[in-house]
Amino acid sequence: MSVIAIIPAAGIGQRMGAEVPKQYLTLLGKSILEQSVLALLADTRVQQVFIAVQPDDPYFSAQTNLSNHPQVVRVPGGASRAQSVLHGLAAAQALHGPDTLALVHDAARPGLSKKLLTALLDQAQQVPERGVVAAVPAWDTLKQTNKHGQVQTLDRSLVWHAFTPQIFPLQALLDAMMKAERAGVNVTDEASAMEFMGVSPILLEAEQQLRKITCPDDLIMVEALLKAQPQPTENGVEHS
Ligand SMILES: Nc1ccn([C@@H]2O[C@H](COP(=O)(O)OP(=O)(O)OP(=O)(O)O)[C@@H](O)[C@H]2O)c(=O)n1
Ligand SMILES: C[C@](O)(CO)[C@H](O)COP(=O)(O)O
Repeated sequence: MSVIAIIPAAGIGQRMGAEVPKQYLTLLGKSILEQSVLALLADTRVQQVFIAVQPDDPYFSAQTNLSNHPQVVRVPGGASRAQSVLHGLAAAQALHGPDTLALVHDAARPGLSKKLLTALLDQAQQVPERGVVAAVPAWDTLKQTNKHGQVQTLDRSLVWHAFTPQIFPLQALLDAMMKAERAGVNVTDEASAMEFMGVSPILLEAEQQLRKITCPDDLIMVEALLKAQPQPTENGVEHS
């Protein structure tokens, strides 16, 4: 199955509190958005990248490595992440056939390694109907509260933090997100829409560097983790 990518990048980064939306902050010499897109294009199976940005976004056109990239398509973002993703899926559906996988990846997660992307795509192409979600297991003890303030401890061996990329068949995902939104489901990730339709995605363990950059501390942590990665040398041999 061919693969396209949807990058929701139409947020304002309120929790980051920066002068510009966080996807345009600089990380290791490039914007966070460019880092995330280039990470996806490292696998040649990704044929096209649909980036959802606010219609009045004044920054994207200056990202010339992206706005001039032959595989990148700009689409209008929406009022929510789910709406931005839906706009991207609809644009992709108009250009790609029914046997297409949609990989959705937050612009705010620049730490996607080629190793993990390869594993995610391999898994998704083996069992496309289930889809695959990058995730990390919960390590802390987790508590759940109810509206009465009662606290319950969860079995953390059964709990994961869902990240992105999340990969599903394009048509099935578009249908699921439209139906879940219409049913009033709080669609905060693509898997929740697919689960609403009865699909149980495969969770694939991801690295901590893939955490979402939400607040200033996240940027410090992700930059430190990426700097600690082995860097390829001229002869291509990696060293730490
Ligand atoms: N209407 C929206 C809101 C968010 N996003 C994107 O969804 C991803 C994850 O969302 P989040 O981390 O919440 O980003 P923001 O909404 O920008 O952050 P905040 O909630 O702090 O404003 C980000 O890449 C963001 O740009 C989007 O495409 N469209
Ligand atoms: C999709 C996601 O990154 C999975 O953890 C997360 O749900 C996005 O949440 P946000 O509030 O839109 O950042």
